[in-house]
Amino acid sequence: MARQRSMSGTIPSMETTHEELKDNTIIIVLGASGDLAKKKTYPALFNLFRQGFLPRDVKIVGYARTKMDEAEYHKRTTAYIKNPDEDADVASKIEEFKKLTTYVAGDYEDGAAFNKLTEHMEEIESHYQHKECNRLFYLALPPSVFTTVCKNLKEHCYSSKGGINRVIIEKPFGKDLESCRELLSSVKEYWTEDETFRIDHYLGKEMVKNLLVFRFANVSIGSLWDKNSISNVQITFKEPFGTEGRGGYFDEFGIIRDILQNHLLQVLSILTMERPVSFSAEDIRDEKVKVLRAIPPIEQSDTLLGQYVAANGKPGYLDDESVPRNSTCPTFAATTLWIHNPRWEGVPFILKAGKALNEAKVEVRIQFKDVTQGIFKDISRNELVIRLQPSEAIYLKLNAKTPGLYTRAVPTEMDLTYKRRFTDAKIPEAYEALILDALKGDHSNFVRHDELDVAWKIFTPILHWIEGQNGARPRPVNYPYGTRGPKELDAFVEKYGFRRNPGDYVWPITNVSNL
Ligand SMILES: NC(=O)C1=CN([C@@H]2O[C@H](COP(=O)(O)OP(=O)(O)OC[C@H]3O[C@@H](n4cnc5c(N)ncnc54)[C@H](OP(=O)(O)O)[C@@H]3O)[C@@H](O)[C@H]2O)C=CC1
Ligand SMILES: O=C1O[C@H](COP(=O)(O)O)[C@@H](O)[C@H](O)[C@H]1O
Repeated sequence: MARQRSMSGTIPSMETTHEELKDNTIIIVLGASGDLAKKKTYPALFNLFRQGFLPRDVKIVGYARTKMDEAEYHKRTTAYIKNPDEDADVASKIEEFKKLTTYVAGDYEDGAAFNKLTEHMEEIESHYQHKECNRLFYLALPPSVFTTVCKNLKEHCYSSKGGINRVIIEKPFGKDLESCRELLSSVKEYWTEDETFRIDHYLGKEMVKNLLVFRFANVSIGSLWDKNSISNVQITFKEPFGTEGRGGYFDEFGIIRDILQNHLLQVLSILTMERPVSFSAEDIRDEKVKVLRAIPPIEQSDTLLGQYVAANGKPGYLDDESVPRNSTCPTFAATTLWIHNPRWEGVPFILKAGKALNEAKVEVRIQFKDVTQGIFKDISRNELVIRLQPSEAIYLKLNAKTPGLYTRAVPTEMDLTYKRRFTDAKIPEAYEALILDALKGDHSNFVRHDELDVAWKIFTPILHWIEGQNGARPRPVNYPYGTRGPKELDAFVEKYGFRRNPGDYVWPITNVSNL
């Protein structure tokens, strides 16, 4: 890498035991014509390049079925780079970036096409200084071709001249426990666990990465982190748009597979795991697996399913032409998980996610228990909110004495809003952080095979019930596009002890005269 950063408050064991891909490296993006590549992979590669984090003489090769010339390829791969016109530096870096990237068109099934890709890579590598050339394959592809592509890459494109080969794959990793196991074992026939980097992009988000430091570098937080202090936890994902244009894909998966079983469960595992022995990838992932194994499969009675309907001039889920007319696919789900271990016994963890809701928000809301009755009546509960996006923040809602000649409490907060506290920090996109980790060989923020196994064990029974494998499919309740979700949601969270605090909390400024 061209640039190294020093850290204060260093976390010594965070460095990886794997080799970092420095020089003589090609990054190959398979599915280069697709949405993920265009919107996430290439912009992330560009930002890494711009900041000097890519290997010095890196080249990027796109591969997909679509036939396109270089101009079209470059247009697509740079279309989502932010602020190209406002910033001369960005514009000139885009031109440099284009020079690094080339494209090969080819099928995913056809060995001969992969040989063509290899010839292209060998031509690039012939200009490298060393014989040992590294290849990082990024599969921005639908799961239907994962296995074939992994096989073809191993058989036709694997660098066998002493360089390092790695493959990055994207969710979905199967549709249930059985299909996940099949997928993992077929990929394993060709790629070792060490070579495989399974992305859950939530693990690359700044606030998710911060959870380890926030929890384990603060004695004050650590001592509150259990069933003695915490009443309930909600992990919430809200998107203000529907499946627009993705209905066909979404209907096969539903919101639980799309968000809860991977992204929100990853957040839950880091939030609840015990302190790892070190920050090494295996120590962290061992602790995540351990806590997930203490969670039994979700009960039907701990589930609320919803589907959005047309409202406010916006179409309903079933109005999408790619969605079957009578689909019962949930676009909203709230599920409550229980962790049977001494730290968490009895604390409900509510994972909730929905499309076409009233706002964009991903947050963890930890609600603490009531203070002992006696001197206070109807006092707000403390809440610790970790907002993953938008506008990263951690705030702790506390009671304070109302300033002045009163002795009464007022709800207020201690507020760590990132953009106010770290005014010059650029928060990296999740994909930037993860691609860099894969180049470094650091598996900490990638999903290990046994994490997937336990994750699917928790969700598979409820998914099979939703899909009618044991009887009639449950019908999700309707909610209007642009609202907070099903009207049953408030009663659902209250059932698990969540108490909405009285409405006298005012943010960001409280006028005492109004109290
Ligand atoms: N650093 C910062 O940026 C800070 C910002 N704030 C802001 O202060 C405001 C209040 O904060 P906070 O209490 O955390 O957040 P909210 O008031 O938005 O939400 C609190 C809880 O109540 C639920 N809720 C929201 N609206 C309703 C409703 N109409 N009926 C029933 N339940 C509801 C929410 O659920 P659900 O999400 O599912 O709708 C959530 O669980 C927010 O706008 C917040 O962004 C506060 C402190 C710091
Ligand atoms: O994996 C997915 O995540 C996105 C949301 O990602 P975010 O980083 O914007 O929060 C979601 O829209 C998509 O449906 C899902 O497949």
